[in-house]
Amino acid sequence: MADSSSSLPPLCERISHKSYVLRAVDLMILGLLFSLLLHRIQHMSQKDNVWLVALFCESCLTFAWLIMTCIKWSPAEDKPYPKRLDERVHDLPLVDMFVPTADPVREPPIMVANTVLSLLAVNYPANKLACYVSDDGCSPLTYFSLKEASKFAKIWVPFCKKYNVKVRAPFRYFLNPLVAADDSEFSKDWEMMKREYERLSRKVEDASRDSHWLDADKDFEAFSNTKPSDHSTILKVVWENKGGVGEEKEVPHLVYISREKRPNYLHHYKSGAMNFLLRVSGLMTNAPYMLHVDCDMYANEADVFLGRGVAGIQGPLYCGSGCFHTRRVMYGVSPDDLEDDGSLTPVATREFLDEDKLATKFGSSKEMVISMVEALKRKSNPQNSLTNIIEAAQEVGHCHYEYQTSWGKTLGCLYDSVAEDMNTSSGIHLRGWTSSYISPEPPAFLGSTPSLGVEAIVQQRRWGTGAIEVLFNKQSPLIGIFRRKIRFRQRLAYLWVLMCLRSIPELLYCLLPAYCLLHNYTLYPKGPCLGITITLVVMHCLYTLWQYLSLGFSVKSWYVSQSLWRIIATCGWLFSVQDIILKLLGISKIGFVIAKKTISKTRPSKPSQGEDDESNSSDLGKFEFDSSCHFIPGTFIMLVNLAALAVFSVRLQWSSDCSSGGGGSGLAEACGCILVVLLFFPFLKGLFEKGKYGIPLPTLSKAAFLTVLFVAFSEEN
Ligand SMILES: O=c1ccn([C@@H]2O[C@H](COP(=O)(O)OP(=O)(O)O[C@H]3O[C@H](CO)[C@@H](O)[C@H](O)[C@H]3O)[C@@H](O)[C@H]2O)c(=O)[nH]1
Ligand SMILES: [Mn+2]
Repeated sequence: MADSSSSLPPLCERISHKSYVLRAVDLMILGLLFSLLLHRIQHMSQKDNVWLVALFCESCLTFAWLIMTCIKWSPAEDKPYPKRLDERVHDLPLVDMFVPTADPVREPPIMVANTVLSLLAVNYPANKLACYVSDDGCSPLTYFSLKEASKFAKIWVPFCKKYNVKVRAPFRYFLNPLVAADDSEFSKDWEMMKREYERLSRKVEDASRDSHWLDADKDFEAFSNTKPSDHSTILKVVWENKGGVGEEKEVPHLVYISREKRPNYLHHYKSGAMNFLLRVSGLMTNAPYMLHVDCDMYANEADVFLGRGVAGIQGPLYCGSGCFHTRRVMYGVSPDDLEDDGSLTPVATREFLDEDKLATKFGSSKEMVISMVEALKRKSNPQNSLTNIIEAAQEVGHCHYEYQTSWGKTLGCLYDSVAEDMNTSSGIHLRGWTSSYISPEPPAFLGSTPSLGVEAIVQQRRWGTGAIEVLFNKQSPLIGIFRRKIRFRQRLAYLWVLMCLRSIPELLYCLLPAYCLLHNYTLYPKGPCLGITITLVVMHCLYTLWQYLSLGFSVKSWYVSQSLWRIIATCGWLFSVQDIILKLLGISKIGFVIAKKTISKTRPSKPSQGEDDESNSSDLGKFEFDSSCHFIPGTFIMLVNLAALAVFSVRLQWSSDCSSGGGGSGLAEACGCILVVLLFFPFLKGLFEKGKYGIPLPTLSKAAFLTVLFVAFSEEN
């Protein structure tokens, strides 16, 4: 283990990126926003509801900008020094790796196999690793593909290590052509590996077309007569690393688990799966560190474990995937519970290791309690043989196992939010833990994002809903201002997730210019004060554009992303608000809608991080529609603005005095409408396109009906 000698240079250094220029720009925009608000308030008395609504929207935007300015005030980055690890680490710790999957159709088993293969092959001693796959889909096909993948791993892992392969997900690796002389040893091995990988993919594909023959195999008996929502726990040790020689010892443990599900039991979606993973791994290997990776991601960099992982072990704002945690943090330990040397304080020992409390907190399994005590005391002894512990592991997978325990409340991944990652993260930060964000080059993990269209919007809707749930449950970063250990600006950072509530002001703000044009009302300040609005828009555009360009993105991807965020706010987050209202009224429950994944056939383009992923694809700006409710608001906004512009141009022909100094609307409002049309441009294209890129007739007619109501209502006044 690492010794904590303070004379050694640090493993990780914080590099500050603060810039006075950027601070000044942020403050200037804030100042402009405040002066706009002031102008509105000063001129309010003579005006009407339109100005009140505009004041509301602009106050929301100002609040958002204020929070963002606070959060961005002193940006920093943690730079890891993996080489320094050699000086202090004499024995690398065990690491358990968790991969959850839930649906063999939406999450193709070959993709899960790739994720697992990339993890089995990381540069880390194989006997220190264990990979656990949780399958909420209870799919024999997923199990089959893991079995096949583990066979392939016996040649894949040695191949990767021999040639120091960088990207160890085979599907991704073989997207690059071979660059070596035809007769070299490497090219022969490469060809052989490629053939074997293709054979693996074919086998999995054949099995997904016809899985009847699986029924005849005794190993698949446990899957017969099961439904994903109704079956007992299935636990299979796919591969056990028993040391041995040669290839045998190169592949880490691989365990397949599918927890019990019964129709009347809540299973808590991914967080329930993560907690079962925690328990089973606790029983089997009990590693002090763990890595969470979604089934749609893969380890992109073989050295992800050394240094970077250890240095970032407390984890950044946990976003569900590509993140390291210590087991003790997941078991609810706070920094205050620890002495300087990392052992539990006497108070914490009484609190955590009290025999009576343990069973009520962690559940009735004796083996589980023993493993917990060992983990808390940092004395985890992995089982000599994984198969010895299967019965106990099955017990902790029962759906009533967590009944009246602390699982999901203060232990493990927290429940009561579909954004279990943010929820758990908030729980950890509230206890006072710090975390670090490490973004190495090349990125340690890469994953797939849904295509631009309903899948992306539904995902955003889930995140938005989950975020609001986090803010209003027991682990809310907003409660306990003086009691909790979380820092003030960290709280603000969580408050930022409230931003999905801005869907309402954004929707209103997209309709206001059109309403004013139709109504012949003024929306923006008149005379020189119009300068405030214009400067704001121009500055914001230039500022965000500069940010995009300096990160290496194109002007087009900047434009697409501006448009995308407006669409996400009005078409996705709007429904998050609806979800929450329906939940509060007890009308419907909130479920985890799994994103549909496709295995990429093209190499990721650079830069490939963060929110720009989607807009960076080759189909940049191509938007897919379907007849779900999600596209009604966007289509409605587009139609209303087009109608308003049409009315405006007719009015222009009637009177030459368009930008009248009087009370009416004019060029400024028309420009507002044009801006909205530009931001919702995919919808304009969707009006004329056919197939999946066209807006379906039912959506169009519903939106058109709303538009007629809106226009009639405006005209009447
Ligand atoms: O009942 C469930 C539902 C989902 N999953 C798994 O959860 C992961 C994430 O699901 P995905 O459909 O890919 O959602 P994303 O929106 O891409 O996931 C992001 O958002 C989630 C919270 O909404 C986090 O859990 C994820 O880690 C984070 O990457 C996948 O591996 C799923 O197999 C389960 O194991 N059980
Ligand atoms: Mn995902």
